[in-house]
Amino acid sequence: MIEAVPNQLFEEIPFVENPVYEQIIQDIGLQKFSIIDDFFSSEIVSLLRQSLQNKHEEDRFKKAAIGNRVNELIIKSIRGDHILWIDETKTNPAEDLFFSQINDLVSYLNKTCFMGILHKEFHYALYPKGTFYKRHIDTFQNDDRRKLSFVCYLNTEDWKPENGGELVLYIDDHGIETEKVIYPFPGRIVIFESQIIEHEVKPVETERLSITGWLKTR
Ligand SMILES: O=C(O)CCC(=O)C(=O)O
Ligand SMILES: [Fe+2]
Repeated sequence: MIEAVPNQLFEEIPFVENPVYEQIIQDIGLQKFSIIDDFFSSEIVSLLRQSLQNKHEEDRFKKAAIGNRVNELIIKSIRGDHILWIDETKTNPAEDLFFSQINDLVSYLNKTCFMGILHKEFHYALYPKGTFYKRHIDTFQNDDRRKLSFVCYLNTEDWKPENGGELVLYIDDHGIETEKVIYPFPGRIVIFESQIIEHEVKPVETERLSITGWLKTR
């Protein structure tokens, strides 16, 4: 007797629509940026903050550079943050949680929008009191692989607007420039089109913690 082959064997795993990812896709389509609060839970934010602080105490951070080799004084007048690149092959448990959410988002974007994101790079960033990052764009000359910029804030729950360090996006609204001011509240993420959106980090009054990264093609 021939047994019936169960039908569901050949059925595809159903696509589950994710409302947060859909919001990101819609925002980027309409305005080239998206702000999502509580993208990361407070538990994950706290683990990532501890991870950042441990590595910073181990003195593993470097003063950020701009482009290639630029005079130290010029660098200081443009950006004052300290950074540490995250190696995805040598992650700790906090970073595993981070990357599992990032990879899930990336595969959703690739599936639903054919974004073609093949690479990503992320670094921790710490802005000491008094530092800033002057208005800039995230793509280097002759290198347009950065498609989406991604920032996730790791500050403590008591972060207040008076602590400074706002991210300001400069938005072109039919030839008129408007400023979108974004406070670095913990768990909040900001995603924007790397090649289009000029932005800056205003001077910080209280040490400001984050992870910044780029989703790249090729
Ligand atoms: O931390 C932020 O809000 C933005 C940082 C930034 O613009 C950069 O690292 O390129
Ligand atoms: Fe930037």
